[in-house]
Amino acid sequence: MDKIDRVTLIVLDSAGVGELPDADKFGDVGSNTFGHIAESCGGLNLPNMEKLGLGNLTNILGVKPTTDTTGAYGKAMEKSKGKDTTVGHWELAGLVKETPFPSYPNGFSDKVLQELEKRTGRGVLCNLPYSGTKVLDDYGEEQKNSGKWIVYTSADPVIQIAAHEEQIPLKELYKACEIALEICNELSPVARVIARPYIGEKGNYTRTANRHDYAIKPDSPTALNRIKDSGLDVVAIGKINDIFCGEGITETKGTNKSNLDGIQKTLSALKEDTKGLIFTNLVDFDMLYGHRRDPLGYKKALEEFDSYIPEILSNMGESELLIITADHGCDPTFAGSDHTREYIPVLVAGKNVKPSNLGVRESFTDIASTIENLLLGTDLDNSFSTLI
Ligand SMILES: O=P(O)(O)O[C@H]1O[C@H](CO)[C@@H](O)[C@H]1O
Ligand SMILES: [Mn+2]
Ligand SMILES: [Mn+2]
Repeated sequence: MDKIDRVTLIVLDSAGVGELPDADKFGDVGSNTFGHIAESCGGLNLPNMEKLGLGNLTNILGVKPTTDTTGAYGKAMEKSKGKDTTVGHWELAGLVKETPFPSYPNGFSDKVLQELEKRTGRGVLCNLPYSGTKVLDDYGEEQKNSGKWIVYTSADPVIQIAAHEEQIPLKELYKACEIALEICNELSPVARVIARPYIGEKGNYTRTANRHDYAIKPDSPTALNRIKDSGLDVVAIGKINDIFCGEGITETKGTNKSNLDGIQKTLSALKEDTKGLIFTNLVDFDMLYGHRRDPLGYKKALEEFDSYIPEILSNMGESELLIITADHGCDPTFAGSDHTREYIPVLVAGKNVKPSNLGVRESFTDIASTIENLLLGTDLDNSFSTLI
């Protein structure tokens, strides 16, 4: 495979393309994020992803299948035993998580809560799996009046701490999250602690953009470390730096205020003179629409992203390529508010990319192998050999 100067990898967080063969083990039989959004909203208008072959991956109303693509297309299975953001991104970077992180369907143990109370000086409310907006409806008022923490989790291996910004200073919330990570590392492993500040009044509590994620380091070095160690750039946009705990990243552009902000940061990063990887996560798909079970919002966000693809491509030189993918599903028409175990799309575009069918890949790690081969000239198995 010829070497490439720079790859831009964009993760549409939660944009799955249909249930995986083992979806039954996750309670996700019948899920299909792209397919069901299209069905429930009367079709999707995604002309640019259609040209790249999106319509070949699953049945998406409004997105036609075509053999006449301008890029290479395929879909990939998740090998890791999980369906959360952390393991999804680690696998995209070449690391399969064989032992799943535990989840906490009954909340955290008394010991964890006692430690948290002792070390932060504040009590705890809730301690259950919850949707992050519903938890504010049910516990926001009590939190604001009592000054206790709202602690909650989900199907993901996360501990989330919510506090009213005017009740508890952000600095104190962030410190409590650092303490929670230490406690969990000792007593109840999680992939992430998430600070969830909110504002507003009873019946009207809303989360702010001051969310902050505290992740654990990947279990072992990933493709990002190898790219960085070879002297190339690894530019992180959005949650990427947090997800990898800074490991293998040479520069972070910070978290995104919105998907559009993430797209604009990506466009600016493309204009800079770097070589290596630009790695972007667009989280609104998941956070604002997937978990909130809002197919129409999800549709609009997908259409917005699609409309920027030509501009993204026009900022790429001869020796660059774009990979559009996801980290798991979060079907907004599905029961509950959790992620769904799905295939992820793999759409590759660039001046040198040969239109081809990449088929069904057995692991997200094929993306990492391909990127390493393209950037470092290594010869890893399972890369997309027909790409350029
Ligand atoms: O419902 P909210 O708080 O948005 O939670 C979602 O965000 C967290 C991180 O992905 C997970 O817990 C997920 O369920
Ligand atoms: Mn995710
Ligand atoms: Mn999520």
